Amino acid sequence: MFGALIVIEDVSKRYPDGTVAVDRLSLEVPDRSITVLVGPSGCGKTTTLRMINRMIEPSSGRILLDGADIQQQPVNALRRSMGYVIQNAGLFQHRTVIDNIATVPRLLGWHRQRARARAAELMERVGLDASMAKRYPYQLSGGQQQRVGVARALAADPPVLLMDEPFSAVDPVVRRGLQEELLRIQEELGKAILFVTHDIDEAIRLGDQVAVLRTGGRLAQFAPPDELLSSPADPFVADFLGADRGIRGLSFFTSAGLNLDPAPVVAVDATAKQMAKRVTPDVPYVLVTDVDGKPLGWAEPARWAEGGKTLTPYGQTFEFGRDSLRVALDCAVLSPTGWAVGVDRTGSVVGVASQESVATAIRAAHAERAVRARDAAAPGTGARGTGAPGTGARGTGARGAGPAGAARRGGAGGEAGGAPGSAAGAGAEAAQ
Ligand SMILES: Nc1ncnc2c1ncn2[C@@H]1O[C@H](COP(=O)(O)OP(=O)(O)OP(=O)(O)O)[C@@H](O)[C@H]1O
Repeated sequence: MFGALIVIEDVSKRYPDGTVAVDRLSLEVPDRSITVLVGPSGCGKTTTLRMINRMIEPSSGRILLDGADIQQQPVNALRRSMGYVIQNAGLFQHRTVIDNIATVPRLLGWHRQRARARAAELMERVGLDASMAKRYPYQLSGGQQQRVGVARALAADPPVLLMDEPFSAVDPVVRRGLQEELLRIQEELGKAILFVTHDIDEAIRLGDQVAVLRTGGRLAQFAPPDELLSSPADPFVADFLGADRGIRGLSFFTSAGLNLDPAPVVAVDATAKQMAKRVTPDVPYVLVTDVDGKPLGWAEPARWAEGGKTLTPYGQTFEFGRDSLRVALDCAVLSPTGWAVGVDRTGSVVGVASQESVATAIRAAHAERAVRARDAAAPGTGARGTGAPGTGARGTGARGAGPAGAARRGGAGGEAGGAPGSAAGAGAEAAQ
């Protein structure tokens, strides 16, 4: 974990009418990571965010930016060191996209040409086509406006990005795309991002660490998302996380721990006899691949031998070692045979995993995490420094394998779901 760029120290906010919006909040926002503030409506998320760029002043406590009290810093300079993205983007309606994005560089005195060049570069970075540069905000979709909002916030390359429900006003599919884009941008730019949302799924997908606030602006729990899911601090947090947190927590375990069985996998040019050798009384199916090892579908060797060369579609596959155990479990549950098909990066079959073997891998992953947590809690082992329980999982690429991996699958549903189906269909035809 990187050092804290923003430190919130015992901060409270009481509004003039007596409302306590934030109550003795202490939090650290590390550099190069996404910290999410999540909680029910009115729990003080926006107030907290706005105290960081001094749009709201705390009643007590202090906030440090890179070790210096923000109260001692000129407010304009402070705000320019922090990109700020809000719901509905808050774009200047009378300015074109390119001029919206160039706003802060222009305020900083950049020459118009340089500011526009920077804006064009950012349009590309956030996935906006260059042809949109001259459009006005009303000529963009909600999702495109949010992308402009993110590009505008990044224009002067601030070390900090404050994001207040930036994706709340768009539909779930567009929202998913924007989340993916943010993770990608963060991987490239490595900002300290403080992200406010009331959506726990968004918090878990995006956060390196998540602060759950309860009404009255009190911190209920501050932990990496996998730790939150596996060990909620109290019934309020557990309730806020929702009923299926166990399943969602599997997104943080890589499928690399699965014991894949290569035995029931045969090439399409195998003889019926060779096929028959691969089946067991428990598993009467084999997975037939093309000569390059790409899956075609499931076959029953007994029927195959009788000339009934039909293939059952194999459905979804998971990328072994990259996708999470949650994706592998989903593949096994949805598979007509109950076996999940594991493939490598090129889509060639590595092996298959039964529902039971996924369950075994889940048990092993939980046990391993318990050991890591115990080691981390034991003083003097040195494990604490590695942040073992939560960051360990992240460090092993669990984001790639986990929430992002799952998102990749969800987001590219047409691709992931469609291609295998059609390949299986084509295979079934070819094998007739
Ligand atoms: N200017 C104000 N004067 C008085 N009370 C305020 C003011 N602004 C916010 N509040 C109150 O402070 C509390 C926290 O508000 P805040 O907007 O920070 O919550 P939030 O968690 O961001 O909510 P939401 O998810 O609904 O946006 C709420 O009870 C709100 O009504």
